[in-house]
Amino acid sequence: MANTVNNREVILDTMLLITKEGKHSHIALRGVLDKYQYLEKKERAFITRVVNGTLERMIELDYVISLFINLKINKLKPVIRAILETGVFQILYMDGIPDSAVCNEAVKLANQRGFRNLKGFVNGVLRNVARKKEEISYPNLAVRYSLPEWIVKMWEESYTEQEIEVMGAYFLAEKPFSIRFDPERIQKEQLIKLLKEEEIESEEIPGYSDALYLKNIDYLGKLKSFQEGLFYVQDISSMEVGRWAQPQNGDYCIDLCGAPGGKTIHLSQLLKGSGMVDCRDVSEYKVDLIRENLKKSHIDNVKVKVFDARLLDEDIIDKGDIVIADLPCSGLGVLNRKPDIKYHLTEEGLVSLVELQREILKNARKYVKPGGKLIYSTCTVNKKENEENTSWFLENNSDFKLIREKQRIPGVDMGDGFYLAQFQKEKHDED
Ligand SMILES: C[S@@+](CC[C@H](N)C(=O)[O-])C[C@H]1O[C@@H](n2cnc3c(N)ncnc32)[C@H](O)[C@@H]1O
Repeated sequence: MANTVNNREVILDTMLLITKEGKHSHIALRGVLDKYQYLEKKERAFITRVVNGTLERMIELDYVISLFINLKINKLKPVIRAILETGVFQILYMDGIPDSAVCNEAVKLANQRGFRNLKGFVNGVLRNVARKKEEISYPNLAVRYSLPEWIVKMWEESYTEQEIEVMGAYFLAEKPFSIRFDPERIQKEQLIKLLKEEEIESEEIPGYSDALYLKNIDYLGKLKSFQEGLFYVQDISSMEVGRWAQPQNGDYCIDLCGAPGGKTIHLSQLLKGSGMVDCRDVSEYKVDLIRENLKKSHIDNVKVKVFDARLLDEDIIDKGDIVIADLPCSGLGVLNRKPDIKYHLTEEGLVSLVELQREILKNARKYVKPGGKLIYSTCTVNKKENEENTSWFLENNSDFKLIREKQRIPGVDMGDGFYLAQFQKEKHDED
């Protein structure tokens, strides 16, 4: 198909979808890449890089823009603001594009979108940024790493400035892309060979014999190996849940918040077709996602259903050998994958998440059979949702003991920021 698409228009529309209409960035971007599958790999990579980069660095970009304008950034028209943000991102972080080209394209775009009268303004701001970029300095960690100030303040209560810098830098750096496969279904060497035939380079991950890093991924959906479910995209940190759980042959595992199915699939594969994973999530839509992934992965020792984990299910009390509570959380460990999370979160939102987590944990504990395991996990870095929930749990459940807990710090530990706590329910004397 002839390329009649202007990449910068696609970028602008995607940005507006996210910033104005509130669409999640990864969903908006996936939709756009699905729609423009026929574009050259290079163009798709450009669109992805500018959208993700602009979102990741938006606080910094807005700060830079505000140095060169005489009004508050939020007084700018959304289209003009997005044109400036994406333009400043390219000027500061994409060396391959001449600054003059960035300015010219931005001016053209403003004109095309009906802002003829603002062409000079856009041109002036971008040319000034280009001219003075070496002189820009950042007033604090929040601006330097594009983190909302309240998040930095919250982390300052638990982490050193150096640790926050390491996390901030991790979220802005390019991350390796990890996948996990089932060695019972495909050998590692065989998968590496298949991927190579699909022009995907892979790299082994020390300590993870059933996982690989993939490089030069463009559009995962078109890989035959992916369509056939020969691997599942999973971050290293998330793989730890299955590794901690270590299900034994015949175990009954309960995954209370299971969509889209990553941990359930891992557990099911570790069970080697024996036992059962009872996987739930709160809506039909979410449960369909689980079903789709199970089908693709050729998994059949999983039972799936819609169930609100805030409610008590009398039928599974004391039944679970392993109960997984991989709960909804603030997601502060995955800001690299979902850069818009940080702009939607609020301090009040965090408080209600802790309440939700405790509500679910109150039921989760009841499903663990005496001697069984409960694994609580989140993909966040927030003591209130993590370590403090664990302390609260232990204070209120003397029949459980903490076997281990770990806060995985992004940039220090491998993979995303993630928290795990493993509890064991004590056995009754007669057991
Ligand atoms: C961190 S994600 C789970 C990821 C999943 N364990 C995996 O590995 O693919 C949290 C999930 O909790 C679900 N959830 C939120 N509130 C819930 C509730 N009240 N009951 C059950 N699931 C809920 C969300 O729909 C979301 O899919």
